[in-house]
Amino acid sequence: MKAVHFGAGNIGRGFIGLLLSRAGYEVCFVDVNEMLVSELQHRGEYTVSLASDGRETYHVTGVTALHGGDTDRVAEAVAGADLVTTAVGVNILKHIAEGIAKGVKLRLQAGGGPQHLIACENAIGGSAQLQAHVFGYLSEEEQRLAEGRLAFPNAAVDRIVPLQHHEDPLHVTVEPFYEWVVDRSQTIPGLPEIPGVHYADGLEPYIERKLFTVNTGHCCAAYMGFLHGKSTIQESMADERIAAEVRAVLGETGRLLTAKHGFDAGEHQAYIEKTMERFRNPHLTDEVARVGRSPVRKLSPNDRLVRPALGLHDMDVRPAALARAMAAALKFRAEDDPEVQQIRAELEEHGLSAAVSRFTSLAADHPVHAIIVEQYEALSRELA
Ligand SMILES: NC(=O)c1ccc[n+]([C@@H]2O[C@H](COP(=O)([O-])OP(=O)(O)OC[C@H]3O[C@@H](n4cnc5c(N)ncnc54)[C@H](O)[C@@H]3O)[C@@H](O)[C@H]2O)c1
Ligand SMILES: O=P(O)(O)OC[C@@H](O)[C@@H](O)[C@H](O)[C@H](O)CO
Repeated sequence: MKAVHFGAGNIGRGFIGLLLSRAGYEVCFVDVNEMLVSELQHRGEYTVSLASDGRETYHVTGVTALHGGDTDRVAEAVAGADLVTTAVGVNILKHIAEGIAKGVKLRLQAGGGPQHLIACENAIGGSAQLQAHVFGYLSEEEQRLAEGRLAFPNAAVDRIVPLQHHEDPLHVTVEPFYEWVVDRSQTIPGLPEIPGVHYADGLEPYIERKLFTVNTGHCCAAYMGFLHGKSTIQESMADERIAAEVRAVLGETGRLLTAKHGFDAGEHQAYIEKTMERFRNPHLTDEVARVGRSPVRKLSPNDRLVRPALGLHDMDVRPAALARAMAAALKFRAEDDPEVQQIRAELEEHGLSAAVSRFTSLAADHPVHAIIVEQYEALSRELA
């Protein structure tokens, strides 16, 4: 069995590549980082260790890599793969779609068997987005041929993998916890079950629970942590004021998730507690800059802050803690993050109300817009 995985970064090596390799796939990574590609090509293996007392280590062997710019070889690899996965960042999917489409065309022409393509990104409908980008490069005839032969099941992936600072550039330290859920109803016959993956009929409860708990809480810890001078999530969570902010947003999203998906309140509370413990993992050093990265994406209407806030608003619940986290996102600063610079420029040139509208897509007369502005002003007073 062959798999091509786009993105040999932290989650690519530390989670997806590890599980696929253990499931018996020959994994070929595709990346644009020349050093990673060349190390993977020359060594064909790497190690993953768990951030826990035991520090268990896994050796991942039999892997290789291609540079994303080597489009012919990437297309050939995609054409020969039973499974194509991605962990590049949801906004990068459009850039890898053409290469994937080239491979898909070759496979369709050759009458190849069923192929699954799974985006393992933090986004709702990640694989559907990948499909839309890939289909943009296929003719109507090719799209018809693809029916029943290509599937893009949506997925939710959860494992905290911080930025790595090892001497060995391929080594990756990951938290012990992991969850990978694939929408079984969107698969076609021919996908061997991957040990460690949970298959569910309908992904929405899983992706919303993950994104609106782990990722909402995480970015709240990062943005509030930044405003209080913290540089890691572990330092942020050790500050009771910040832990209380995280608990408040997770109380709000929990209210939405239990009402919308019928989760048992006690079980959901246990999920929240476990998530907060994961953030505190003393064996990890997870930088606020990584967790808060790309605030424009995180403030977008279908992501971890605005979407649950609008869900609560529809239930006549005021999303004050979520609006406060959004206000903190607008105040987040990180030198080398272009999305931070975009927010700063919008605030300077057009002011707060315009920035809120632009990044959240909420009109100035939307009630949630007013709560964000109110929370921004409250935060400014508190921090003065
Ligand atoms: N790190 C985590 O804790 C975690 C957990 C769950 C999900 N995710 C999601 O996984 C995705 C990747 O996150 P990450 O933390 O591994 O990031 P990362 O930056 O460590 O890895 C991304 C990799 O993609 C590569 N890349 C960028 N453009 C590319 C292109 N055009 N073609 C091929 N490769 C390209 C980069 O060089 C990098 O190696 C994101 O969507 C993230 O939200 C991350
Ligand atoms: O990857 P992002 O930028 O969407 O979010 C940052 C972190 O919250 C995220 O990477 C988590 O560590 C991960 O989603 C845990 O499963």
